[in-house]
Amino acid sequence: MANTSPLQPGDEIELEITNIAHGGVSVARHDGRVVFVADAIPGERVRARVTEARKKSFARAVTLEVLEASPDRRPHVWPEAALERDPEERAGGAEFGHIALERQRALKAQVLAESLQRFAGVERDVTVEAAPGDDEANGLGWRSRVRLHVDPETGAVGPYAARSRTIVPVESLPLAVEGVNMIAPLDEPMHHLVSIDLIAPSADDPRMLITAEEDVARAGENDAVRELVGDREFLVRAGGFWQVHREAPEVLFTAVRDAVIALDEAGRVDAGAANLDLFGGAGLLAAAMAEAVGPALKVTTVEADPGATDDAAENLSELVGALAVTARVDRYLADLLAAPAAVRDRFRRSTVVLDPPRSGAGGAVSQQLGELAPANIIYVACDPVALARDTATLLGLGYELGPVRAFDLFPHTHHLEALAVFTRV
Ligand SMILES: C[S@@+](CC[C@H](N)C(=O)[O-])C[C@H]1O[C@@H](n2cnc3c(N)ncnc32)[C@H](O)[C@@H]1O
Repeated sequence: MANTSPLQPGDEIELEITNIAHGGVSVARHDGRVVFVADAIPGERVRARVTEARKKSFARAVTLEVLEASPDRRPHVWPEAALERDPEERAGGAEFGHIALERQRALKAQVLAESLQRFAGVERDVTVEAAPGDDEANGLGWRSRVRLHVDPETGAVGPYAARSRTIVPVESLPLAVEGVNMIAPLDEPMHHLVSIDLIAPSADDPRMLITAEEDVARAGENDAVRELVGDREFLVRAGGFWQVHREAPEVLFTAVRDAVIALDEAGRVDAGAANLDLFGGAGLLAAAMAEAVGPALKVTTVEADPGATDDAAENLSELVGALAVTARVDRYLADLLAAPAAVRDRFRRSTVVLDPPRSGAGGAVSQQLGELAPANIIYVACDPVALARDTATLLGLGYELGPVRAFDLFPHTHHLEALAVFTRV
């Protein structure tokens, strides 16, 4: 299709940055068209290079020079991702690293509030809470899991660039915990590998999982590592899911526990009902539910990865009423909905925690949940737009949105974690 845009990739333009959008980019306008601009801050005036202009309605650009800086602009925390570099060679994964931490959190809060407003018609003021220790460390040293990629030609190891799959060699990983930095092979070429996962468990030695060109699996991915949450130990497969910020397991455990306690105090929790921890991983949030209501809790974790289910069974073995099931959540819920009414009725008093991957639970799962009609749904979300869309579905199915909390568990990136409590009216 012919490009009717007056803007072309490669054009350099001056832009007034007016707002923030989902995805870590700022918003400007040029000749009436929206431009999403990387590496800027709302309130700034920048010179930017157009990187994409195929669509009539919007274009994309990347900041080359700041003409009027925000008072919240800081030297980038990662030199290899800084503005001084060619945009093609800026490392990815720290797209807010040039912004003061407080302002990063304010921008994330704004994106969450605007998403809830736009997709679900809900007005909420949210504060994005810092994780313990992050302010003191300027938001550095938190990532306990990092994936690096290997350049097939040179063997160079590094993260992808911000806007491409080019591998950017780096001297350090400032967002990562010390254990990850200790073992990161940043200056050795690693021929014949595809990627390297660096893992620094809180109660075990750091380790490296390598994926070779011919491999499907990563060496060592099924080794168990130990993670501590408070004084509770969890076994987790090295290659399985675990919350990435060193404080995230404790922050989310506590937030879910407190949300369940508040629901319990309102008389809405039934420990003996068919409670669920959906997308349950190694059972972290089922354990939080049990901490709130006691070891008699009846709860089933549902998780697609069989290794994680095995870990959940082990981690929840002290709870006699806990069951870990390997299933896709949508199929599991479809089976429940097809069950006789007497079985389905057991869910009307239950509390469901769900913590889906970034794509969110999705309309189908939210719809199924609405039909199952549990008393309470505690939704842990790492994508504000997915949460807002699923909120709209749940509100339409007879739920009320209670407290919404948000946590800065990904400093120097645009990501945030949110927790929303829904109660059946
Ligand atoms: C964000 S993690 C949450 C894990 C756990 N709640 C925790 O905090 O450690 C999402 C989990 O959902 C699992 N998952 C992804 N898609 C799934 C699906 N369709 N059905 C069941 N589990 C799924 C992933 O394997 C992963 O363990």
